[in-house]
Amino acid sequence: MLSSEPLAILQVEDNLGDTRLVADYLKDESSDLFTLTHVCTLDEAQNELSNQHFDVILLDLALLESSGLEALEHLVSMYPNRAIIVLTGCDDVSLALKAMNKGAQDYLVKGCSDSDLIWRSIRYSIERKRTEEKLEFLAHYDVLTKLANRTLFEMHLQQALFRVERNNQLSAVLFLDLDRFKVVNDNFGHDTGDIILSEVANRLNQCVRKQDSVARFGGDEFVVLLEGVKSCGDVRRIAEKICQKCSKPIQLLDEEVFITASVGIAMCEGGVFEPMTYIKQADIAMYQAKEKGRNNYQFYSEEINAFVKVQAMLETSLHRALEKRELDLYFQPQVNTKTGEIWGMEALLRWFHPKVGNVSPDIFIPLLEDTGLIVEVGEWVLLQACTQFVDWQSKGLLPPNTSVSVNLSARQFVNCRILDAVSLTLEVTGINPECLILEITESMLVEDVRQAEAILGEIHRLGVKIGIDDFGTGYSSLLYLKRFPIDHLKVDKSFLIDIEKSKENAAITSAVIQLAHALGLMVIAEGVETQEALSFISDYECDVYQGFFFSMAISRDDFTELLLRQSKTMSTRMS
Ligand SMILES: Nc1nc2c(ncn2[C@@H]2O[C@@H]3COP(=O)(O)O[C@H]4[C@@H](O)[C@H](n5cnc6c(=O)[nH]c(N)nc65)O[C@@H]4COP(=O)(O)O[C@H]3[C@H]2O)c(=O)[nH]1
Repeated sequence: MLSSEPLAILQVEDNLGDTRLVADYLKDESSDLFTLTHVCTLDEAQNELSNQHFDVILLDLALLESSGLEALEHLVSMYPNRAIIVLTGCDDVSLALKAMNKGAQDYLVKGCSDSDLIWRSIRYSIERKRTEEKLEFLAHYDVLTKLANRTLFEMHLQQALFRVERNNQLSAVLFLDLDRFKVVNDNFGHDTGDIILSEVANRLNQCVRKQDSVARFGGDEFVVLLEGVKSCGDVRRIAEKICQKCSKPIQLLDEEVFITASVGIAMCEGGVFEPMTYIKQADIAMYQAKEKGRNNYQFYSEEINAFVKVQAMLETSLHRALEKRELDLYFQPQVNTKTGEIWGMEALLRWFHPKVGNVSPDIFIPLLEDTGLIVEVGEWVLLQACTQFVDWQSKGLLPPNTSVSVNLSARQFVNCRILDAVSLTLEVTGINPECLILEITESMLVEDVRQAEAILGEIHRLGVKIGIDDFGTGYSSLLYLKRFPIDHLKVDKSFLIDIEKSKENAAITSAVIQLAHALGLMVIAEGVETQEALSFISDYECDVYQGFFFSMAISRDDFTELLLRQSKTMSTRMS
């Protein structure tokens, strides 16, 4: 739709007779519908165009001072947003086609035109130009943030790579992904998500210079091109600024949202002209920044590349690991500190990769979580651990009141499916619910307090016990200990290792034991590696311990052996 403002028309014509003719045609419309400015030369036209806005240019192709199509090309390149109608005395179809190809919106022959025809042409040309502009915008820009999109960014980067080579200068590509954006988007709704993305776009623009490019690749992924940087130090400073700016709270109507960003950086040093190479490198480095705890930046390097390749390879094999029977459970004994007898066991997942060998849970558990496979695998762990426990119990190998602990992942804790899994496991295995301890971490309680309260309440009603793992490393909130139905606290192993040398570790461990006892909770010390550590926790009457001092996590067969040895010792003592 055309606006109600008078149309500003620029007529470029050096023949006075034709000028008057066109003015007469136009005058047939009410004079407050348009303003007409006339110039005779291309230079004068440029002068007017740089001083004032025009909706449409009526261009004579037979200007004395320049060749017609060149004049047209020149105006199109200088003023790409203006509609141009060629008005000429030459009725030549091939010339008309050439003019349209070079960017004119219409081609009119003076002798064959009249008022209606010219006005219709003007209106259509302006409308066509606007549609062209909209399409051009959609093709190259992100509608929400008005930033460049991937296509335009790649074009900018391509040009920049040529400049890097020609001018022997440095450029950098920064790939930025917002941390936990999905959680915020799901919790606050998509409108809030859009506000956050727009705000991040503003902040990114504030961190870079005008000649740099900022683009949104979709979702919560942004990419920045820094041109003509002097050193990695320059890029580091900008990356720091970006992380800092992004982590400032975003004000919504009645609350604040906190979001952070992980940034990967690829330095463009010349010799490579393929934009995707650097975008991929920056993307890989961004994943490394996530691995390193988010809210930070990482430069791409060959080592990072190798690491990410291994991760990707492991992730692919992990999808088949369960069905290929590469996953197994090991059990670590938990010992009564007073009596030295086995009090329980923790089930710990192991992955024996056919090529790589034993993969550490610290590597594959996060991969299981990222891929969502942890839900299925976690349910398998629960069933396996309880089945094994009942098997040992039915063979009379377990002392009375022994329990089995199973780790729950945050991903298993976000919906009620875990309740069905626990109920089904109790039913299928027949395990006494009181013998089962589900270990969760403090962070799982704070993500969604109400949900955690509901799920834990239900689990507790089934008779199953709840333990808090790694206590002391997270929020260590007394409020949560009171609010949730918790039975056990596990002191994190980082406090027990070297406890005899570290006053701080000793203070924290003794405080946690006393605190748990004051709240009527049982305490398990994890990571007891030495006699000194065992003596320390015994002095503070810690109920149970586990650690390499007694035994590492061992296979089912080895655990059976251990139980057999223990029951022999017990019967010798009794007799
Ligand atoms: N240095 C030292 N370490 C000791 C000592 N005693 C025990 N540990 C180790 O400490 C970890 C205890 O498990 P966690 O804190 O739940 O930490 C676990 C847990 O968060 C996760 N994980 C393992 N199995 C499962 C599972 O089935 N499900 C879920 N969701 N997570 C699991 O992987 C983590 C690491 O498991 P692991 O490598 O088996 O490592 C185990 C165990 O081998 C000691 O004296 N010294």
